[in-house]
Amino acid sequence: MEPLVIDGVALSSRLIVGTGGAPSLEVLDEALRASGTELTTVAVRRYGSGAGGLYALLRERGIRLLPNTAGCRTAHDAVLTAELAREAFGTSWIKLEVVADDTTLLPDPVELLDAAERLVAEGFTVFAYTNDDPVTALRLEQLGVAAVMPLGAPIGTGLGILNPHNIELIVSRASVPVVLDAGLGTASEAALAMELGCDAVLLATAVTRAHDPVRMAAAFRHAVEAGHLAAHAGRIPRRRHARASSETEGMAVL
Ligand SMILES: CC(=O)[C@@H](O)[C@H](O)COP(=O)(O)O
Repeated sequence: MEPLVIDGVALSSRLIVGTGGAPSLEVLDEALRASGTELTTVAVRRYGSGAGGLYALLRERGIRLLPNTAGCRTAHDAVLTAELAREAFGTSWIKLEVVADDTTLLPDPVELLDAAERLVAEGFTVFAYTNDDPVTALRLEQLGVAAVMPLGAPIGTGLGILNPHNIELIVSRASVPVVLDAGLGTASEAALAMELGCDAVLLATAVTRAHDPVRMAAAFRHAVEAGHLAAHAGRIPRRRHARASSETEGMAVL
């Protein structure tokens, strides 16, 4: 696979893995290795100061950290969290997540756009988690985010990609990388995301809460690679009627 380049950084894996929900640090370590990921999100507000082991592990494995503003409900909170993360981790990369409520965990587009504008102005490289709405995705891009990250389904639901048409529409108009983020349940859905034209996939729950996180992480790694290959291999058009796979012209008549 050709690398995914964001903000001048080349990532050879197109799978971004979140760390939330893993049963132990040991399992998480194995799963991250099986996934082949080079970029991992960490929810700054949820981990707080008890995350020393996790940060050490990521450093040891050479996995880049993408701090996440998970848990923020307002642009004000998200900007503050991003500023703290930049201070603490020495990175201006931020996954911007501003959700409307705890029941749906759906992005609040008003607060999200406000936060994105402020963070871009402050020099952050913003990875914006958003609804699967092509209009919001375009607005985020116009504000200068580095990547738009439409959801497949609400966080943690495992429902897969609820609106493939919208994802395709977002991809077709985007000139920044599109990362399918959240809601996936199993590997084939990651392959579909890539086949729809996404540049990468971000997930947490499907791996960290799987019966066998390590095996599932490996499955997602292969699925993302397969989907990316397929997306660039030129799919055959869908046909209404059957067509023999071998041509009949010149065939001997018996
Ligand atoms: C890891 C992370 O950043 C999550 O907030 C993300 O949205 C993942 O969602 P799933 O847990 O549904 O994969």
